Amino acid sequence: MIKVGIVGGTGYTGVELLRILSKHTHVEIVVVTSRTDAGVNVSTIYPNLRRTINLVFSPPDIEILCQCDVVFFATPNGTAMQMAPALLAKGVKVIDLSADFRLKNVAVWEQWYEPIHACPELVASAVYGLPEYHREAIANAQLVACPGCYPTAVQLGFLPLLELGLIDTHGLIADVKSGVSGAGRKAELATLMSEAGESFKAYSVHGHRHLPEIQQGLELMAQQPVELTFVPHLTPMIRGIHATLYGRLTQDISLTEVYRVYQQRYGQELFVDVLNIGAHADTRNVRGSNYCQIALHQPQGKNTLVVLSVIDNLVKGASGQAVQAMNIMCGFAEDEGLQALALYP
Ligand SMILES: NC(=O)C1=CN([C@@H]2O[C@H](COP(=O)(O)OP(=O)(O)OC[C@H]3O[C@@H](n4cnc5c(N)ncnc54)[C@H](OP(=O)(O)O)[C@@H]3O)[C@@H](O)[C@H]2O)C=CC1
Ligand SMILES: CC(=O)N[C@@H](CCC(=O)OP(=O)(O)O)C(=O)O
Repeated sequence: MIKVGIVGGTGYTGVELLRILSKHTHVEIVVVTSRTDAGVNVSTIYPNLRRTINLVFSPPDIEILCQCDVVFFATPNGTAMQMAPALLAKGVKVIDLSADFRLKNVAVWEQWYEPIHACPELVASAVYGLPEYHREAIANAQLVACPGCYPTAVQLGFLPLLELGLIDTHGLIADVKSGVSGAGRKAELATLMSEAGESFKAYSVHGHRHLPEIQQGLELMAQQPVELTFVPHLTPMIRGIHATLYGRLTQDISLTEVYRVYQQRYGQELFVDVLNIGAHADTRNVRGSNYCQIALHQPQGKNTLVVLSVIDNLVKGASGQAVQAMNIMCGFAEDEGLQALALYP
């Protein structure tokens, strides 16, 4: 058994970590933090965890967290970078769900996030936690930066094409829709039911902070510069990311051949499921599960390929992927605690 701590246990990704880890056979959750709800029983705030988690939220305290083998940060951007150095110095493995360690270029991070990064010296050693691309590095990492929800769906969708140079890296398009839980649990005007319900909108069209993260990942896969247009949208659903990805094929190959490429690339992957040609990926089919489902289309047989990639933003897009990384780091079965199937309907 390993001892696990969660900083930010009252947020949506925090409670999702609690739900997943409560069924993990090698994990004992020893500390879960909240500043606002310190002293309150977890199941008082989250009755769905009654009879499963018997813990009280405590304030984030480095001394206590240092007693853990693994600490997850399910906190807003800018928090993990303040606390991670002390934990890492004590040999604790840190898995950060925020963006603090995702971007390799600190100047770019400071352009999109906060004016000054608190520990730029740690950025180079952080491993980007996308198991399907960085599995070996994750296994040896002490600090993992979990990918954002949009970046997970987009990178998994484009990966097989970019690795083999099958798609023109100029003019890639990622048209992506998210459920409102992607914005977290904090009260916000834009996520009120009367604002987000029965409506649908694009936002941050001029530039979203996931753009540099996605671009960094795609360029690594392609080994060349990538030109990407990324437009996020808010949909009136709670969970789910649906990415519609467009790119022009560089070779005259059939959809069947592209399908074989995806099958080959993801055939051994536990959590990437390539659907039959012509299928439509549906966020409903991954809701609550750690799966990414991918569907391939070539409308009217033209040169443009359309890839549909769906995940649950709170599972494969956040807490599930974080547990997947922990399993790899600790030598557990990669799907331990992650076997839950999607809820239907
Ligand atoms: N929601 C999603 O779909 C996804 C989220 N992420 C990322 O995961 C992280 C968490 O997101 P989410 O769960 O949605 O966020 P929430 O806003 O729902 O929760 C944030 C949590 O962090 C705690 N917290 C806030 N500030 C601090 C602080 N300074 N020190 C310690 N704890 C703090 C809060 O509790 P309290 O204030 O009581 O301490 C709360 O428990 C974010 O970085 C987000 O970008 C990544 C992928 C997907
Ligand atoms: C719907 C919605 O608001 N989504 C969030 C997704 C960001 C997120 O969670 O990502 P980080 O981990 O990079 O902060 C947003 O657009 O800000």
